[in-house]
Amino acid sequence: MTQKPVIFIDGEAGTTGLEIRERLSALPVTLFSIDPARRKDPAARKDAMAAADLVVLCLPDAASREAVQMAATLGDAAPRLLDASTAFRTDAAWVYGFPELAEGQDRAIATALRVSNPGCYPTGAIALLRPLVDKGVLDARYPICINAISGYSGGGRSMIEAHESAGGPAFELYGLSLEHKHVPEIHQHAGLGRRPVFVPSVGHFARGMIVSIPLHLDDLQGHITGSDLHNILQEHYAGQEHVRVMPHEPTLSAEALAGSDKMELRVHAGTHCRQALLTARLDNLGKGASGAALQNISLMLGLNNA
Ligand SMILES: NC(=O)C1=CN([C@@H]2O[C@H](COP(=O)(O)OP(=O)(O)OC[C@H]3O[C@@H](n4cnc5c(N)ncnc54)[C@H](OP(=O)(O)O)[C@@H]3O)[C@@H](O)[C@H]2O)C=CC1
Ligand SMILES: CC(=O)N[C@@H](CCC(=O)OP(=O)(O)O)C(=O)O
Repeated sequence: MTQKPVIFIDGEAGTTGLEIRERLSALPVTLFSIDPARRKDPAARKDAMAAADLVVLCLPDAASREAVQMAATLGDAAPRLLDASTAFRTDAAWVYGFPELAEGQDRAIATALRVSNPGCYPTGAIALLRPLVDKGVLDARYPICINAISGYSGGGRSMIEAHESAGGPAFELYGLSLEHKHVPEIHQHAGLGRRPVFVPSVGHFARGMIVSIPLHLDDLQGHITGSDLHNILQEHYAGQEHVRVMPHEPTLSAEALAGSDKMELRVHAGTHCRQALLTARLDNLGKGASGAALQNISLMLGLNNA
């Protein structure tokens, strides 16, 4: 009998860690946990890392950087790493954990030592933009503006507590310095040649997300229509289990995919105007975090081939 791979989730009690832990119960893996009282104890965490084949980091950025240094001190016994934080998503030494990004990305993830799990907002934005840039219809220098709304679970434990105890604002724009931590990640992995404007917002609902990107069709390459954009996305994501290209709908609720690991992409185009709106709908904690983590864990450990 072959042994099951061992996984340690550093930050297992947090929002993302708990979700990943729950989903792991369906996989043929052994979960290595440490006594909750010692969950921030460096010695206990290092022992857990040494016992694991794969460590999933579900920590704030600074703690994630420390954890990566800690794993490196194990030398040949260092485990493979999947990081859920923002810390390494634009680092060339890490493989970006978006299997549907481009041809061969799933194979790169499968063999990587270090994989960064994509951000929730970047998952939607990159999924919409990258195939259009790669196909040459969207010039990399196009002035992209991205609007997005997230459920409050996107802000982790502190935002969840704020919304669930005091009742947070119904709707709030934030990141208004225009320097949100996800901008470099979107810029790089969408293949853009110009920094996008990104305006996130949060609503008084637990989970769910819509990312939307308006386009002027006359400023794309060639006489492109909304259905051309739809067809490019459909062709790119054909056969993918987690990403679906859907027909236009007149209204979209951000919560419709709460609890799911799927993402829906749409192209909404005016009948009488040369304008389009690209939308991605997902669960910020599903395809935007733990659903993607599960895809990456399965690829890294070859669980799909078992
Ligand atoms: N929520 C979301 O939608 C998404 C979050 N992420 C990313 O996942 C990571 C975790 O976020 P999230 O789960 O939301 O955050 P939470 O605040 O819910 O959880 C973070 C966990 O890490 C623990 N922790 C903090 N510092 C240390 C340390 N030095 N050693 C061990 N454990 C520590 C915290 O413990 P304590 O609470 O006691 O401090 C907590 O249990 C972040 O980097 C975030 O960017 C990624 C995608 C989406
Ligand atoms: C509503 C809210 O606050 N959302 C978080 C994004 C969620 C998160 O932490 O993002 P990643 O881990 O995916 O990078 C934020 O804007 O910072």
